[in-house]
Amino acid sequence: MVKKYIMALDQGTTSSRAIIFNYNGEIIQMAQKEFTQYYPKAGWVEHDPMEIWGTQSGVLREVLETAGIRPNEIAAIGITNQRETTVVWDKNTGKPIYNAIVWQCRRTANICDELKEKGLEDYVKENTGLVIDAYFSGTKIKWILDNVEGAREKAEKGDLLFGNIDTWLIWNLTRGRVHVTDYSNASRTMIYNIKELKWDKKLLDELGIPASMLPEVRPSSEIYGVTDPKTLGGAQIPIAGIAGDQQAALFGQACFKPGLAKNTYGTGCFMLMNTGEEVVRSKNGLLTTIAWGVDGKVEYALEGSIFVAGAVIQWLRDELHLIVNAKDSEYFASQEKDNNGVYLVPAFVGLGAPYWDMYARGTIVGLTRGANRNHIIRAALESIAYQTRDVLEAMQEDSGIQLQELRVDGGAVENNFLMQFQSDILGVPVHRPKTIETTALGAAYLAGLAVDFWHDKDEIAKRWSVDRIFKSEMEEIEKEKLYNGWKRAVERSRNWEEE
Ligand SMILES: Nc1ncnc2c1ncn2[C@@H]1O[C@H](COP(=O)(O)OP(=O)(O)O)[C@@H](O)[C@H]1O
Ligand SMILES: O=P(O)(O)OC[C@H](O)CO
Repeated sequence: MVKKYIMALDQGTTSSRAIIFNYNGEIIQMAQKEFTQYYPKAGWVEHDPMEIWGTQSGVLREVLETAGIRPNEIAAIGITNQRETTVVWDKNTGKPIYNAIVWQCRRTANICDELKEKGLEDYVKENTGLVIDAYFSGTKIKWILDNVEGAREKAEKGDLLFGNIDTWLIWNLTRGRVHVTDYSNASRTMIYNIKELKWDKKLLDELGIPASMLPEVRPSSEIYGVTDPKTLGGAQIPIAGIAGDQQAALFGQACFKPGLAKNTYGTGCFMLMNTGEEVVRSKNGLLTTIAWGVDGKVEYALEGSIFVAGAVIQWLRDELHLIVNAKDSEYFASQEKDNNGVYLVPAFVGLGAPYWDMYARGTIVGLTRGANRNHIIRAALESIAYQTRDVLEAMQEDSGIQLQELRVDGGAVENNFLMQFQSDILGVPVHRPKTIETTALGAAYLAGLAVDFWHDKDEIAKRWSVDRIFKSEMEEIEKEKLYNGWKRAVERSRNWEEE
């Protein structure tokens, strides 16, 4: 049987997707399913790991069926995932002992404050590349061990396993035979030493996390195991690629050379710049992260993580009912000639880069009697672009590189208003590629490289092609006036929540 396809499983914050790609990197078929978001308390966010596995395995089967493709025509599966989200399960039963604590969840802010009080900020930055924040997995694991009855004893006996979503999916796909992750995901846990490439003993001790819970950390492109025959009607497909979704998008955008950057507009917004084998330390609130381990070497990236981007559009739709579909936001925003002085800071779960304020909360400022629904919708879209500028400025400063182009992807880049405003407010051309499912494509490439479906990165880079370039059209004075208003609005949102 000729193996003609690669499948990517893209487990995102709001949906599970399975996509089949051909050799040209074109999408043959895609299946997608949304799943439940749980908000048990203000600032808390959870997912049900069984629902994640159920939707992911469901779309895996569905995409094969709709495409009329047999499992043994798939050369390999690549996994990409929402990062940091933490699952702890009992290795004897395979059942999670608590819901997945999602990357956006703020419940461990106080644990982070304690770590800061102990003076660990420099240590964490130096060794993990991260800032101390509730965003990352380490404090989420501690919370589960401290708060679920009997968890710590079980963990100490070696009965519990931890994994981010990649690890959880692979554990289930292999029916408990394989407990692994890759460098890119490990670098988001705040317990992984990105220079020495091993779990950090001091931080594990500090958080009381037994090493026996942790997955083995492997390169991003190699065969980790095969799917259990019972999952896919007897087929045993190699699982051959893993990367956190933002690093996968960097790979899918063919940002293989130092200085190339992409920005992904999904639930949040994540700008990553390849820094090659060099570990660049940020002085401006960015993270240092592992991009991938491929071809026997580990490469790094600078990252600006924005917690709420497309999610602010979902909020307009689901909570304020100002729009029916995310797409409508483009139409309504374009009805107005400007924002009429209205700014919306979507700090619903605090602010990430470059502010790192766990206690910031959302705010709308500049309202007058003339402010209408369209202005609020427009302000929501504009907030995505302003947050990106905050991050781009930090990135240019840290890397000493002035970006010549910004490659974009993710669900919200379909919005032409947003893309044009983005280019205007950055003063940098925005390049939207033909395939905006770059995250899944990156995972497919990583898996394909491991099984020789594609042979090297040059072969991949040749496939990247642009759909549309948005060029900056705004006058300098206007741009700076608007951005200055944004900075003032951000100040109003900061340090709001009181513990
Ligand atoms: N046309 C659009 N304009 C603005 N936002 C959009 C548009 N289409 C989708 N979005 C937003 O993009 C996000 C979905 O993008 P996606 O890449 O699927 O996200 P994720 O991988 O985080 O689940 C949602 O938050 C949605 O509100
Ligand atoms: O699911 P996404 O695409 O919003 O990505 C989430 C990020 O990986 C969080 O760090």
